[in-house]
Amino acid sequence: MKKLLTIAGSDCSGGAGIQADLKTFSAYGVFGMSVIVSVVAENTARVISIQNITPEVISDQIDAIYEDIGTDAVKIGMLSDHECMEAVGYKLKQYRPKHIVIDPVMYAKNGSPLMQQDAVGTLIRDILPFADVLTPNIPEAERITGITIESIHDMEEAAKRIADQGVRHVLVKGGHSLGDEATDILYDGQQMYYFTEKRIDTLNTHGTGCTYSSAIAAGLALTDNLHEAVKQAKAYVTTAIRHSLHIGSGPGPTHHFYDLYQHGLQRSDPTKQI
Ligand SMILES: Nc1ncnc2c1ncn2[C@@H]1O[C@H](COP(=O)(O)OP(=O)(O)OP(=O)(O)O)[C@@H](O)[C@H]1O
Ligand SMILES: Cc1ncc(COP(=O)(O)O)c(N)n1
Repeated sequence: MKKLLTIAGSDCSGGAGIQADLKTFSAYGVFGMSVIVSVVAENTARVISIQNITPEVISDQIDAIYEDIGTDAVKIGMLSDHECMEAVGYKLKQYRPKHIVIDPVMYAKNGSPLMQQDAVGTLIRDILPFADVLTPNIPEAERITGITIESIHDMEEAAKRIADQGVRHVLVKGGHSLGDEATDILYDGQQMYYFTEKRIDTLNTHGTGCTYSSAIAAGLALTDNLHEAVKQAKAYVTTAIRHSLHIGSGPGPTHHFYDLYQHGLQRSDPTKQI
């Protein structure tokens, strides 16, 4: 059984954050664990408050995982301020986990900020270098690079600039672009690869980025192959959006109900021991 860890924020409404990550891990048939960095009182429409967990307790949670169980891959989501980033960065350096997927969460789908504005420098300096794959959406790629993204060519340029900052693989997600297709661009420092699906006509995309990055992490643990992991994760997130729920007054959540086997996706055998 592969062991997956998410280090992220808790979304009490269940659509994004730790909750989306654990649902994705279950659908992939892997064992999910979580380090909660912030407790976010949020729903589909708004963020009411954010309580960051202290750096000591963030560190203790990470120690608790590595002194006892360990991981086959790690997904990192919302890190809201310098202190959270420093605590997580310090522990990543100590434990050097295999397969780190980082989703540089900055805003919720409803526009509420989830990362302090002045923490982006710390994110770039202390966290991004640990990424085997970084998965910015278009606004996040714009914030990290300072360029405006209005086309596939701009997405490619942003991916190159982020790779120049020392990130091994950059996956710029096209969910926020316009047009009939949702294209994501993967850059490995040499070549661009394109992952495209038809855009689904829905407002219910709360948690898509969390779902996608967790699926990539699970796929990496299962296959050891980034291209295969992204291909499967793209199919997974597209199906989760297709079956998204019209609940709440804002963007509704992705849904993880289905059996991956039925969709031809790889799932680990839950009866097999490590
Ligand atoms: N309407 C849609 N139809 C099909 N695919 C979509 C749609 N919206 C987003 N996607 C896909 O979902 C994945 C997540 O991309 P997106 O840009 O939405 O991430 P995100 O903004 O970081 O998500 P979040 O805000 O939930 O963290 C990508 O593969 C993207 O192409
Ligand atoms: C705790 C937490 N982490 C991440 C997101 C981003 O997801 P979305 O942009 O879909 O709201 C979120 N809303 N809450």
